[in-house]
Amino acid sequence: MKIAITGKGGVGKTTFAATLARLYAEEGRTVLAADVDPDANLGLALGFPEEILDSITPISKMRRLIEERTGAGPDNQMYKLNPKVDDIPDTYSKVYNGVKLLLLGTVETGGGGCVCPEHVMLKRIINHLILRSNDVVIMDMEAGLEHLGRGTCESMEQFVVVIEPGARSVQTYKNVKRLAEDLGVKKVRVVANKVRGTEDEEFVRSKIPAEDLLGFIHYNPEVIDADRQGKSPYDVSESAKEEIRKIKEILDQSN
Ligand SMILES: Nc1ncnc2c1ncn2[C@@H]1O[C@H](COP(=O)(O)OP(=O)(O)OP(=O)(O)O)[C@@H](O)[C@H]1O
Repeated sequence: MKIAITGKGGVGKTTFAATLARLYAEEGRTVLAADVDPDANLGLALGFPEEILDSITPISKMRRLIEERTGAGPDNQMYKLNPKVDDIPDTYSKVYNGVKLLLLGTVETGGGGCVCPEHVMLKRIINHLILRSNDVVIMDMEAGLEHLGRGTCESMEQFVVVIEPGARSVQTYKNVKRLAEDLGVKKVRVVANKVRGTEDEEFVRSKIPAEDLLGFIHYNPEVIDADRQGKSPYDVSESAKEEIRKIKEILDQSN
């Protein structure tokens, strides 16, 4: 299972990614959760203590490592496009609650044609993650579509777009689907979050093809409580966890 979780800002990507990762860990699977968001907070949502999180530097900011692996440096503009990265996920991740967290970060100056050493490193690490054949890899992407333009996660098996029940979120799903097809990623599916009732459910069903709809997570004050307490929704909200477990079952059936 290798999925990239994407969607508009604040829709619940991190909530979903973290809970899903914990559910796979509960089964004894090896789970690697990669945070590809400049405003990294997947660790908190996974339940990592702040002391551990404070000790982690995103790979995108590890200048010396990037220089060492790519050969790029202040005096050398030439660099390798295929740096060695196979040891990075295990060496630089931290484990808690059975989930390996890898903070990748992003390259802020990005843009469509970005081939800076940082971007080359990140893309190569992500491409490498697909080779971890028995592992579950869940990537929490930055909000928006820029990462699709950069092809950061084109090696993933599928994208899950988290949406809220609204026209703007549905538009994002359509855009992701189109860009994903260009990248060769065939499966783009939807989780509708913050759903308030049957009207919202009907709205989503009327806009998203049934085969693309993985399920619903209802609007849930316990999820907000978890965030306020700096805890994982997995540890705080049984009801959100159970809704996400159902979504996971559908993901597993169709994998
Ligand atoms: N089902 C839900 N019910 C109520 N609140 C929710 C639900 N899911 C997420 N939230 C809240 O919405 C806010 C944003 O959630 P989250 O951080 O998971 O979104 P995100 O898409 O990862 O955000 P960003 O784009 O900033 O990375 C958080 O305060 C979270 O607690």
